[in-house]
Amino acid sequence: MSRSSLPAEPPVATPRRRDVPPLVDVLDGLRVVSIPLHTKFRGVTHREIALLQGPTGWGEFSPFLEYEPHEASRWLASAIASAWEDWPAPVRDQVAINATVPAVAADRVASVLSHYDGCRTAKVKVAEAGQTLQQDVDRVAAVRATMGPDARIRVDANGGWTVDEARTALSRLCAYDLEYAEQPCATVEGLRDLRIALARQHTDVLVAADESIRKAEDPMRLALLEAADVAVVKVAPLGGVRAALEVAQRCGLPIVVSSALDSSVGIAAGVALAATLPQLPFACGLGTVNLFEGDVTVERLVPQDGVIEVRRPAVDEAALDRWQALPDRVEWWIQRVHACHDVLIS
Ligand SMILES: O=C(O)CCC(=O)c1ccccc1C(=O)O
Ligand SMILES: [Mg+2]
Repeated sequence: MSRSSLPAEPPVATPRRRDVPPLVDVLDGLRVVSIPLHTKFRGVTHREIALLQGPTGWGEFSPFLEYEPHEASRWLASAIASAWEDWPAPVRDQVAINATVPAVAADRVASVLSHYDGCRTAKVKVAEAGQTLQQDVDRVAAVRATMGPDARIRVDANGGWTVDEARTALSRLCAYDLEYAEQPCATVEGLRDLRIALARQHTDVLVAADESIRKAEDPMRLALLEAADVAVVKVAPLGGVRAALEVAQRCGLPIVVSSALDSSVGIAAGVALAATLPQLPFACGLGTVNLFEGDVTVERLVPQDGVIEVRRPAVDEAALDRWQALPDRVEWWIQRVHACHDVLIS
């Protein structure tokens, strides 16, 4: 498409070309770490993360390994935005955080929750491939039993259910009182149909969209189709704090800011976004540094007393050395930055 045929307002998630620094500057000082996870998450046991340094600080570039340059380039835009631009001014100085419970066996739930100091909301992964609904029910029951009747519990199916499966699953899981179900079905149409089906059978569970925003070419379709009650917004896949803020404002839904399984560098950007939102009715999914065995900052950005203070912790050179990835992986990430940079400037 030629420049003149573009709409007056550029699509929200596409960074403008003039914002992209030259490749040499982006690669200058690039560091790559591989941090072990306490619990397998998204099928991985280690998290590989590239970190860029620019005039305003460090930025995190950590798209999952299987993402192609087209999708991963938005994550690069986000890292660049953190390292080359200021973040918008905060309106609050702390952000309430949810515990994140991976698809573990019910008898491991208490131990997972013990890492989250003071969190009164938990997000529980469900619909994991190879597991049964009964395992989900047992896990959610264990979270309710551990946290008590006043806690808030949400589930995240990562699009793993059909509309019918979601209807069945949520009519059982709602016995444990859910604040919402995140991405129960994979498509925007599926979410919309599910909302209608749940209303018909009087299952009182809100629907939140995650992948339908962060992986969508047009995140606004969700709101247009009235396919969700809540929008999960992540900084990295949406191209940075300011781009994500624009999506949050335009979609017109209550927002939950969540992480992409980032180190404290990426979490700080999520906290910065959450801190700028005028309304923040739900706890945010930014407590995931607790799933890591290590980190890259002196002070880890983890919840204390259920909240994270709004701050940007300093990167620790010793930690970068300690978790440094092997040379072939560093080379792989350099090539990846190069390919994504090509997308951003094209
Ligand atoms: O929202 C949270 O509690 C933590 C973040 C999280 O679950 C997540 C982390 C990495 C990749 C995908 C997801 C997800 O929300 O689906
Ligand atoms: Mg999710």
